[in-house]
Amino acid sequence: MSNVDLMKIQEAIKMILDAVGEDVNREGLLDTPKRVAKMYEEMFSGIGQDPKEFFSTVFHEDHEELVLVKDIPFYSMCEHHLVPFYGKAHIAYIPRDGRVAGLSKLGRCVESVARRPQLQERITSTVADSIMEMLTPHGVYVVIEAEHMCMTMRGLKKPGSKTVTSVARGIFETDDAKRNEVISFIQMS
Ligand SMILES: Nc1nc2c(ncn2[C@@H]2O[C@H](COP(=O)(O)OP(=O)(O)OP(=O)(O)O)[C@@H](O)[C@H]2O)c(=O)[nH]1
Ligand SMILES: [Zn+2]
Repeated sequence: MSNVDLMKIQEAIKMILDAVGEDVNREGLLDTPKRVAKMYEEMFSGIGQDPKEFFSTVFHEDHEELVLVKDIPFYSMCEHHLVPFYGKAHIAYIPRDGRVAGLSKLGRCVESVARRPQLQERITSTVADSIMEMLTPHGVYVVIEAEHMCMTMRGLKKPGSKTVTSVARGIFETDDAKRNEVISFIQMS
């Protein structure tokens, strides 16, 4: 069940439109507060979710080598300006004791963490730490590349600039060759 107060968002959006000098009663804007409320309900649906819960079920498979799911698209909202930042997440881990996650759960974890007011660094570390805690793998390496609308459509105005963040846990913290293996797979088309 959603915790989002749709009526409150509608009121707030009406106030913002009014405050920027719009006529809230003109035809094109009549349903806008309702639409924005529904949109926020979707975009902030991760609030209150525990991203670790996607890993509460594990499979047992005798694979203690690299697993990489790359190019997972995500959309999030910059917590400073409430405008989108979006890009791709790449998640690598090396299972231990046969504890592997369903592949889709990696993407579900990213989506849950992204759908709340966020920082790119925090998405990266939260995903890595959730996997570390729940799967206790040999290591996790998460790389996220994103474009921040707050740096492209306003402020600095540098369209095309990309921010890359990475978090290494476990074996990836010390093993350069393992990190480089992941990076070369990420770069492969
Ligand atoms: N570290 C980090 N910073 C972010 C992220 N998203 C946006 N920011 C930055 O957050 C900062 C907020 O800076 P402030 O000086 O408080 O806000 P501002 O005056 O609107 O900043 P400008 O964007 O420089 O105009 C800006 O430098 C943004 O680029 C993120 O995911 N991680
Ligand atoms: Zn921002």
